[in-house]
Amino acid sequence: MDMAQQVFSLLNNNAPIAQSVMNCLNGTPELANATATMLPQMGATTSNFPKDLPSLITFFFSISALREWLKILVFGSCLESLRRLSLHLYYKIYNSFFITARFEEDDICYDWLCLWLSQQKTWKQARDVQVSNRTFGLDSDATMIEGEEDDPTSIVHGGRQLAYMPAANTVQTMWWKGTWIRTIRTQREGHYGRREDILELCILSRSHTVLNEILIAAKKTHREAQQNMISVYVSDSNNSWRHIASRPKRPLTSIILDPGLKDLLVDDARDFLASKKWYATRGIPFRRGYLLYGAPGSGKTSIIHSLAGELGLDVYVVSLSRSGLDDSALNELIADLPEKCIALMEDIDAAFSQTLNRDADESDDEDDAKKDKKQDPRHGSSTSKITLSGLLNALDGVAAQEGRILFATTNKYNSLDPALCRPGRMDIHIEFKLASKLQARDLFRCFYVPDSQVDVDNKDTSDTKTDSGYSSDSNDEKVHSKHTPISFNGETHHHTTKLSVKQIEALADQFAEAIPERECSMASLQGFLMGYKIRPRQAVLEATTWVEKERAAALAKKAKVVDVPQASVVATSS
Ligand SMILES: Nc1ncnc2c1ncn2[C@@H]1O[C@H](COP(=O)(O)OP(=O)(O)OP(=O)(O)O)[C@@H](O)[C@H]1O
Repeated sequence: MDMAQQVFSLLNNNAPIAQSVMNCLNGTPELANATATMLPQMGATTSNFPKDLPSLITFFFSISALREWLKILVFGSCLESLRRLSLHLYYKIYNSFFITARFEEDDICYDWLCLWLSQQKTWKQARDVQVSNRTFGLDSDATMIEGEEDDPTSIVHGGRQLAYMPAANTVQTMWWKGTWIRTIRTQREGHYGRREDILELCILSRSHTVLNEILIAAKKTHREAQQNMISVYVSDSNNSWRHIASRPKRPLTSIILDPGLKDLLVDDARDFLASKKWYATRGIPFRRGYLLYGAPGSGKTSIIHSLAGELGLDVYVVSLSRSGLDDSALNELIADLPEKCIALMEDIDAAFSQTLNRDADESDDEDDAKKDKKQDPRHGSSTSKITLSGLLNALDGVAAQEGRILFATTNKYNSLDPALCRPGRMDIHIEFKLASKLQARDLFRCFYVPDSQVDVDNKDTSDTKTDSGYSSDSNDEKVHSKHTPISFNGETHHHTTKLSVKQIEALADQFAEAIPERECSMASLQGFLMGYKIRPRQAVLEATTWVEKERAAALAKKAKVVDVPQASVVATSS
């Protein structure tokens, strides 16, 4: 009744409102009809039905059903408000006591955390698990399950390691350094319908200290697990960097270049990384670019990866011909590089030209350059949406990352625009030539000298008494009587004594004699030696024949290249 009185007094004090409500009621025939039907049900008649608004309201409030209905309405509203208030309070309290951190699968931090969690007891003892052979970007035994490494047969141990993690949408709780932590792994639909994981860490702590400690511990665990690896990142379709692989570091000694070249690269890159202040004082952008050009298979890519391992830098591969990559996306990617890293642009010439043929002879370089000039790379081409001006802008525009080392490789040096090659963008240009006799000799030595002795840069390691890693071929006179001969393809092969380092070096000299200066690529020499992996003597014997075959193949290829335009002329004229 209180409420009725309030409404009554409100209408009494506001005559215009009361009048308009009454007019409204009187002027609505549907309402009048409905009222006439309802009145008997409500215990009223048309004669005793109130005629003015205040008595109408009093009348309505006197109906008991309506009163109950209103009570329910008020009660329901109170309940809902209470629910919302308690939820709000819950989240307020939750957020002030818990810190929640989310990790998405396409981010490297997810790998760090998964590896760290996989080493925690609770994670290992989860009762509802998902078994997989994911290695969280690692190529090590870091994620191996207990007992896997003990397999004596190496049948289980070989191949990808097994790993398990708690099943999706299950909650794991754990204590870490006296802090209660809850982990939840959820899944969402990612690109191309692929399911992507999201890991959520709820830490019962008011400060970020524990989270920071966990992140540092996770990062450390991951980095320790890949101490002998380099991380390789590529750009994904979202134009963000994605960790795709961890590769074992390649020792610099395994790359054989012309004398002084390796030292030049390593020393220059080291000096650059240590000169941040020097650059800042002189107002010079803290960036360094290296352009490696020359024959295919001469070690350009190999030295970059090896250098990355030597300097402890990750490699970010910028694939300029990736579909969907345009100038603004490239700019975004370059700006998103970490402060110290190697950005690698392979075959930089190919980004602007479709007509460049990697098989073409080096002598065709000039012609290619002319063709490319006609194409005007500043306006882009059909292979890529990148324009030269877009690339130049990305390399040294305002958004370009400081501290990065850029390596670009090309087989078509002359086809590059001078603007791209100028100092500041490409500070050092290094030519990689076909193999010299010296390189051929060192490659042979590197192949057959035992691992512990491999140091092609330091010849003093040669120990006449030490065995080489591999035995020579079955024609060797010194046959090891202890071992049973092997029969294969109707022939009997004997185990032979291993060669001493001195013998290997003598063979290396003979091998270098057989290899012509600057005619074969290091990659092809490596391919040839691979065929004689445990037969150094045989490799030396076959080298001359192999060189002749290579020459003949190169000539045939050249003749084919020359023939192709003639054939196409005939085809079009007919
Ligand atoms: N100088 C070298 N020393 C040792 N190995 C080499 C050398 N050059 C090439 N190789 C071997 O040849 C293979 C190809 O080398 P790499 O990819 O580095 O050549 P590249 O110059 O980058 O070739 P491309 O121009 O075709 O990309 C590698 O397996 C590498 O081990």
